[in-house]
Amino acid sequence: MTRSWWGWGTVEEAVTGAELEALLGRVRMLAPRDLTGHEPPDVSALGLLAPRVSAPTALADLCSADPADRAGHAHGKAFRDVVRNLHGDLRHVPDLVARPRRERDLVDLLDWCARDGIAAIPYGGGSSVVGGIEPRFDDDRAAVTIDLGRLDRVLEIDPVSRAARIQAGVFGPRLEDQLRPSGLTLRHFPQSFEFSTLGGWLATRAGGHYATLRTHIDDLVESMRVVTPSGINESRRLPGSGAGPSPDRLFLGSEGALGVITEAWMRLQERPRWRATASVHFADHAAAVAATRAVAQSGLHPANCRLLDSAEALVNAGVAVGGGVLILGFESADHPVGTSLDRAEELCRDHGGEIRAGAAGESTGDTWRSSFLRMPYQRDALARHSVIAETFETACTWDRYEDLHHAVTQAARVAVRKVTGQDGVVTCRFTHVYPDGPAPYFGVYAPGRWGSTVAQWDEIKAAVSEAITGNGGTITHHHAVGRDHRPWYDIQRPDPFAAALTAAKAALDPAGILNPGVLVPAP
Ligand SMILES: Cc1cc2nc3c(=O)[nH]c(=O)nc-3n(C[C@H](O)[C@H](O)[C@H](O)COP(=O)(O)OP(=O)(O)OC[C@H]3O[C@@H](n4cnc5c(N)ncnc54)[C@H](O)[C@@H]3O)c2cc1C
Repeated sequence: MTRSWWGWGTVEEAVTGAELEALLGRVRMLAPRDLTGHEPPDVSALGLLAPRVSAPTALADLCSADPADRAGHAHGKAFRDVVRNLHGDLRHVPDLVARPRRERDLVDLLDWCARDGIAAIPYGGGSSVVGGIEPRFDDDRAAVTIDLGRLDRVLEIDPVSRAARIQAGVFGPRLEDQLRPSGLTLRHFPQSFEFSTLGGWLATRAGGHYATLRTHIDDLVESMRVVTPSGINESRRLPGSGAGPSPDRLFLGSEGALGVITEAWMRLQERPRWRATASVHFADHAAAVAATRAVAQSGLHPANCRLLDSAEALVNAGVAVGGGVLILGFESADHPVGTSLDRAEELCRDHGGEIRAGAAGESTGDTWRSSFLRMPYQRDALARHSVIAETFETACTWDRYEDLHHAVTQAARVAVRKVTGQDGVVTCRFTHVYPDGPAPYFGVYAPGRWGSTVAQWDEIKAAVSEAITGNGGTITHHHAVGRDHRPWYDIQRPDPFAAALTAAKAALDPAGILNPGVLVPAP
């Protein structure tokens, strides 16, 4: 398999043939426009500027100046990244890509960067969708991207406490492969699982597949080891601790701006043996939301509790339903879960839900699940045909959900019409639900204009970001802040906390080399 330099995943998995025809057929029905396909440029013909720095001799064999390597590490994997790659628009490319083999190499690389004023960008899988790994700064300093892919081993397993010491550069599948012989699993499955790393999950506070309880990677961390320019910070392995503010909390979500995570002790569990799933169809969206809230507040804690609105159900699961579909799933390694599902179904029936258990019910969930894994590939195919296809996400309390949903949907629709002159499709699903509120995740599909889709998307994104933060939502529930969410993060974040974070940055990274411009202004 060959990793795509410009888009998601592997070249071999790209959307072609009948799948592409079917996809474009659906878009044509939505709004006819020019759907000419555009080929990605040849990476060797991009004409990148030569690196502005060269590594000291002692570090030279860790560093690559290969143009394809540099281009492949320039952008994350958001729609705007993919489109810019398709246009060969690579203005901010790392000068070098460094691959430390051990922690000592990393310390030496950071020392060199601090000495020479070079930006150091920690890099896991590069699946950031918020400009988190792009060397885009206010000044024109040189940048070295530090790819942690060689630190990819499970170093130790403690079967008694059920935890493992794991290196940060390991990708999801290789991590699970190494745990499998022990019968244990981390069970953290973001949609990007295949092409993202443990370090990236920790640094962005990623959201996994659990819809309730352990939604974020935070809940699975026992302790972390972080290399900072001011020294190594390692927290103690503890099941819980009330000893002051948590050191791990400082580095969870630090997005490579405070230090480089090299290892973490992660909490594991046995693989589930009992599962029960169902799909519930609703004629009315408000009733579907009320049922989802009832389940979220019931204490049943389903592993899956994903409400698809009618547009999402139609676009991504092929189901025509008036109010939405709730996909429910329970799992346990210890006990049967049928009674939990029975009770959740009862709550849904109380709100007018119609249970589609068994073959029919499972097929809605199954269709949606396989579509879920194809979505990023299909997004790239649409991008090549000038279709705007992107997502954004948030969380809010239940009392504000209706207003937020209305405001955000309206803002997206108005912005789409303004920038494309046509109507698009706006979909919504809940990725996670809490007793006090949901995490709504929106999709926008609209016919764009080749050469303008990034500018068109940026205008839509600005409009929806205003609507989100203006209606009680967070600028991100699990996609992190990066460079693209900074304007709204700065508004959302309390001023004293911003001052404390800036002070922490100055203490840990006095030369201001780590991922400048992410989370706090570059010094
Ligand atoms: C198709 C698709 C689906 C996605 N699905 C999900 C999802 O379901 N849930 C979710 O939460 N996110 C999702 N994302 C976003 C992205 O996958 C996450 O943010 C992920 O956690 C990033 O991991 P990574 O290894 O790719 O990190 P990168 O993209 O390489 O880096 C992300 C940030 O973390 C920093 N960083 C990386 N490694 C380290 C380290 N070892 N130490 C310090 N800082 C580091 C980087 O500097 C950067 O700021 C998705 C993205 C795409 C493109």
